[in-house]
Amino acid sequence: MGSGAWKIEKRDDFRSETFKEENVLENGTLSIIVLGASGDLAKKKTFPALFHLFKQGFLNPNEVHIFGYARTKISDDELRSRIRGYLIQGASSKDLEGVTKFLQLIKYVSGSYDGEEGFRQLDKEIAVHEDSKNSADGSSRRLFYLALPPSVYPSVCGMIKNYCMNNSDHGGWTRIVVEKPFGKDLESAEKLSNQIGELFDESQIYRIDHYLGKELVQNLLVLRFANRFFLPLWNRDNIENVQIVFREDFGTEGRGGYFDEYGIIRDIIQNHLLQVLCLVAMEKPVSLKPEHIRDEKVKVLQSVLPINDDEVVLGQYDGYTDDPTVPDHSNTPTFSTVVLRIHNERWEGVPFILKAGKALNSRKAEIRVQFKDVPGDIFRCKKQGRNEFVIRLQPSEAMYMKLTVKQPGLEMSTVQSELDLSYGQRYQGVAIPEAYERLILDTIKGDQQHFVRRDELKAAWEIFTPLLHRIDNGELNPLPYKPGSRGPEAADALLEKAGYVQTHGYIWIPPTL
Ligand SMILES: NC(=O)C1=CN([C@@H]2O[C@H](COP(=O)(O)OP(=O)(O)OC[C@H]3O[C@@H](n4cnc5c(N)ncnc54)[C@H](OP(=O)(O)O)[C@@H]3O)[C@@H](O)[C@H]2O)C=CC1
Ligand SMILES: O=C1O[C@H](COP(=O)(O)O)[C@@H](O)[C@H](O)[C@H]1O
Repeated sequence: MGSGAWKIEKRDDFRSETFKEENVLENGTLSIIVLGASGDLAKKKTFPALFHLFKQGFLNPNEVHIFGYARTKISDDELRSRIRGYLIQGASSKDLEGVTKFLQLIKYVSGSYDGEEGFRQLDKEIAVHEDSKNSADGSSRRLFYLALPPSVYPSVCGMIKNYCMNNSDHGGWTRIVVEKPFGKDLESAEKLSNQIGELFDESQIYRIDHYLGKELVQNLLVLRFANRFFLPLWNRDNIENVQIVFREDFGTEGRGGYFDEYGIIRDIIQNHLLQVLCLVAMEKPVSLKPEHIRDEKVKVLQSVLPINDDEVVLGQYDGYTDDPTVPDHSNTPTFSTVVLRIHNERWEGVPFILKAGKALNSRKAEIRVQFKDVPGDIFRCKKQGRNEFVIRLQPSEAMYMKLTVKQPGLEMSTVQSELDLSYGQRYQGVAIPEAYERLILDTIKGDQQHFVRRDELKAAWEIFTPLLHRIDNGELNPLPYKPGSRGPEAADALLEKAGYVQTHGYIWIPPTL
């Protein structure tokens, strides 16, 4: 079969069997309310994701209405024109028609985050939409997306609970989506969870971590548990170390004020990279039910040992404090490498090296599993490097396996090569959905598999809180690094100390079409 004939299983069919939530009415009006509609996330991610869902027919214009809510006083049309630019990027003329139709579904309500007036008005607008669109037996589904700073989550959730819940006479549901960072440390996260937990059931709360919506992150369980050859290899007997890496080639760019309060560990490592670690390291779940998967993730997190300061490198790029919203003497790290150790039968002794940095020399996110040296190596191929299995999350999704082969030709010598599954080449013409697109669709379907459960969040903060407090107290300070570099040299030294052996003279070159 040629590669063009490859068959992609339709997502809908696959999911309906496995994940269908019981007793959920899926017909009737759907109101999606984006709170913080004037902000950065809303315009760059939330509205574009909603547009893509609309374009693909997942949001039925006869049922759906979208509401923007924020304090900024703007009209419906002003909000629409703010968003438009982000929807038309790369759009065809047919898409442009779609953009106009989509924008007409959006209405804007202005109000504060802690006063009832705005929320009463919002409820009224939603009810008007529901009354005009719903048939007698239709349900009322209300999805509140909090694209807001976490400081206002408690008051906003209180307002939703008091004034904007779906009308129970109509059936349906009310769900809320909250963004990361969920708190700043264990104590503040627990406080936030208690405040929201008093208002909503866990089944109504969707803690979004958009890395869980990335194609190759979603592929991890399939890869690990549907392939016989990984089963016996995926453990301390065969794997020497695992790296999970996030690199960005730009700095904080206008988000310095936000970033300085959080730093790279809270922004990327404690959530995105730790979630990836869970999927790499967890045991096989009983089934694909969200609770079974999340139970296993919690177990891995609870097995992580306290972080040793000798296994941490922090960095801050030169020029970071030039941003007027960043204090001159900030010691917030914009780079960090942290080694985590999992104390269980499968992973004892295997370092999980989490690395994240801004203003580095490239933009890339990947998982790199390095295998142990071959015992009794008759080819003396250590010089060729170790086997590695690399999962590139972005850009250009790919998986490749670095392995040693005979150098083609008359001589018996070895060379490092790779088995390569580059998605752009293998799945030509298949559009890979944006993470936010999938995750918002999951919230509408009531599938919590790819969202962070409360106990998962708690376990994640338990791992990082002591280290974060030491940094906040100035006990650990970042090393300077040049923008556009690999980060502080000490990070490479730590990698080596943790047992990673770099293969010299070999670079994987992604195939071009
Ligand atoms: N931007 C991004 O790329 C990402 C953001 N996130 C998370 O998403 C959430 C929103 O992020 P983002 O859109 O960047 O944030 P913004 O700073 O753009 O804030 C969103 C909106 O919230 C309101 N707002 C801002 N500050 C305050 C405040 N102190 N008190 C009350 N309201 C305020 C403003 O609306 P108005 O004044 O009109 O009411 C603003 O337009 C955050 O939790 C963030 O961590 C997560 C991943 C990526
Ligand atoms: O959550 C965040 O993620 C982005 C990176 O997301 P990606 O999908 O482009 O990898 C990061 O820039 C931002 O600082 C952080 O808050």
